[in-house]
Amino acid sequence: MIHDLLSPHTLNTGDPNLVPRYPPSSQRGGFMVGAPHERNALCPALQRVGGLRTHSPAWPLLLLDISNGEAVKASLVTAARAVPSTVLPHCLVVGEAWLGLLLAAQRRRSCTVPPRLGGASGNLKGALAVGAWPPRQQPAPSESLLWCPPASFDSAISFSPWEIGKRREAERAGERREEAGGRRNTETNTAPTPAYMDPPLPLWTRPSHPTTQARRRSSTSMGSAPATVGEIRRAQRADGPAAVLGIGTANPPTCIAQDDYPDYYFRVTNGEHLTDLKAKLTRISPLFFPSILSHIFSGYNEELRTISGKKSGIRQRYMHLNEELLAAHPDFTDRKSPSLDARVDIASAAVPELAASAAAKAIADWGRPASEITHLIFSTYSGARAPSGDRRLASLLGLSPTVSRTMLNLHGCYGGGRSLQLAKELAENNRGARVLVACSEITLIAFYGPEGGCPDNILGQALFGDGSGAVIIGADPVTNVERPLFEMAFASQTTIPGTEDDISMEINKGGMEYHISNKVPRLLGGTVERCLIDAFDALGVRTKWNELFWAIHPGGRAILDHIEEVLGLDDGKLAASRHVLSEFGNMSGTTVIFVLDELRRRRAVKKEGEALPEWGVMMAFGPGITIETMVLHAPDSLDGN
Ligand SMILES: CC(C)(COP(=O)(O)OP(=O)(O)OC[C@H]1O[C@@H](n2cnc3c(N)ncnc32)[C@H](O)[C@@H]1OP(=O)(O)O)[C@@H](O)C(=O)NCCC(=O)NCCSC(=O)/C=C/c1ccc(O)cc1
Repeated sequence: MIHDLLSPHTLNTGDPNLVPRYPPSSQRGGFMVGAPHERNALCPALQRVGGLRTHSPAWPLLLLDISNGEAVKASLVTAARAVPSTVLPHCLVVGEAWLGLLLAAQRRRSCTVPPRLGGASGNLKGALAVGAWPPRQQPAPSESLLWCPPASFDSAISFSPWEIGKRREAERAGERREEAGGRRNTETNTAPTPAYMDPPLPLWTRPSHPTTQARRRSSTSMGSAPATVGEIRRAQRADGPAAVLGIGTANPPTCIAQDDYPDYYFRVTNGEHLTDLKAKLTRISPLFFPSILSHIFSGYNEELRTISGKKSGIRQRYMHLNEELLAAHPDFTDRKSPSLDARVDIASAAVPELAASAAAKAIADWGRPASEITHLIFSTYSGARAPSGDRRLASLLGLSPTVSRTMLNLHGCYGGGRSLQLAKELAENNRGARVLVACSEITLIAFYGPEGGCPDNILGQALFGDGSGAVIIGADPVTNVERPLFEMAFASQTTIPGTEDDISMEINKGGMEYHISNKVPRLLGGTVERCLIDAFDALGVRTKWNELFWAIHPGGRAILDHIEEVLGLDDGKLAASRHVLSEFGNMSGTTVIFVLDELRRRRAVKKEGEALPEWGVMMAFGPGITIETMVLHAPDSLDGN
């Protein structure tokens, strides 16, 4: 198509893919950029155009890109900053993504592309164009932008720029002849718009939302009839399912081996004299001890029970609160000391910073610039202040000021699952949306010294660690730029009745207190299969549990054991969850993101001839007791990469 449009009047831009051309008449001409193979190629070309425009003010501008629009958009946005706004005085826009560029170029404002415009049109992927040509009269800036809906794209690009201009003239002439009728633009009282274009709107009422685009598409196809709600709805939605497009994780630098933790904890909290509690923590902590020995020694004294303690499944954990920080805040060891302010002060800075490290990795894994993130969901149990960590994270990452932020607080261990479900909804209901999910948890807010009558604290000291996980979620991935790791096929939330008090968290003046009943593994074990049956029934997919891949939140070793047992899972099915538990402990809502990351790593190193499960399940649990279930589908792209 692009070659049909070439003319002998070409300019050497230094790139064979960037072919400008000038029509015979300098009164009606254009400049064309086609199919760049390198995303940065457009920028210097546009700058050249800027220079040309200065030397030949009569020449208009046409930019046409029929390569993958998403891939070059960032370059165009960058280029728009460099090109004088006079270069793009009169424009035809085909496709939706360029609107932000043009608005920016024309208004000489920051070139952030509005989020709704961030994606290529569903039926027009890889075909976007921007053009300009001189109208007979110089229109007011508000009249200079015409938006051509994707449906008209084919007709728009089947003509060279001056042919389009001729068409316009012919239509104007026809209109004059007919005197009445025609499609005169009453809004701007300038040239009428050809049938293959929508009439222009004032610049400040440009369609910036899929709903607006649906209205405009509809008015093109049905004359002046308004769009139906159904059409508007369809235009807002993505075509495909949401998918994980990038994952990143991060931990604080201090790492403590699980075997050393009881000594460390009782020393730094001056609790060495509490030998019973230390023995209990030592019983729970070991990475591995065959549970059969635990039964053999169960009738013996404290010491024997201690060495026979069952495995926690944890080898090491990372913590933000190190010895140095604790020395500066000795009151953190006392549950009754009013230390909430100091804890929140530290967490307000540390939690978003840790999230930013994870998010930077997720964004790099995703492969597009942070400025193209449209939504942010931030989950933590440490947030107790507004503006909250989501705002700080957005600023650390340099996200667009138009990014739509949501803060989830105190969802505990199901925060990751909840965030991912919300991200799925956002991505599937907002065409082109790219959602950054970040979960960041540091145990500092809930750290205390040992105290009699607080078994929950000893359990927490044995299990919990600090970490951040970030995921980019989006639908309709851009070919050759975005790679779907896991498609999100179905999501649900289940609350186990009568379990309000079995997992709870509460912010007090001394920090966060929590209670975790020892019934939790059994309660979960008794409910997960029902959630899974419901999920797969809803999808109409019949499967055996052992045919799936699994990303279960490793809340504790006993939870994984119970789930493995009730589902009859083979050894190794929960390997990703067990690995994350071993290397990081239970990082609350963040943990399930680490499991997804581990799962994709394991799938990527599959052995020759090994068949990997196509379908899988992610599950997370927390206060409520709440169970988040998500059915995942792994596209081929993940295998062997
Ligand atoms: C690894 C455990 C802890 C130990 O298992 P085990 O080695 O097979 O041994 P036992 O089950 O016999 O328990 C050993 C000891 O731990 C004690 N224990 C056994 N569960 C308990 C229990 N929930 N309470 C307080 N003692 C117990 C148990 O009573 C026993 O004490 P003792 O008889 O004195 O030796 C295992 O029970 C286990 O994985 N439990 C699941 C833990 C769990 O429910 N996790 C999910 C919820 S996590 C969550 O919601 C997060 C909230 C959170 C909150 C704050 C944060 O900072 C971060 C996160």
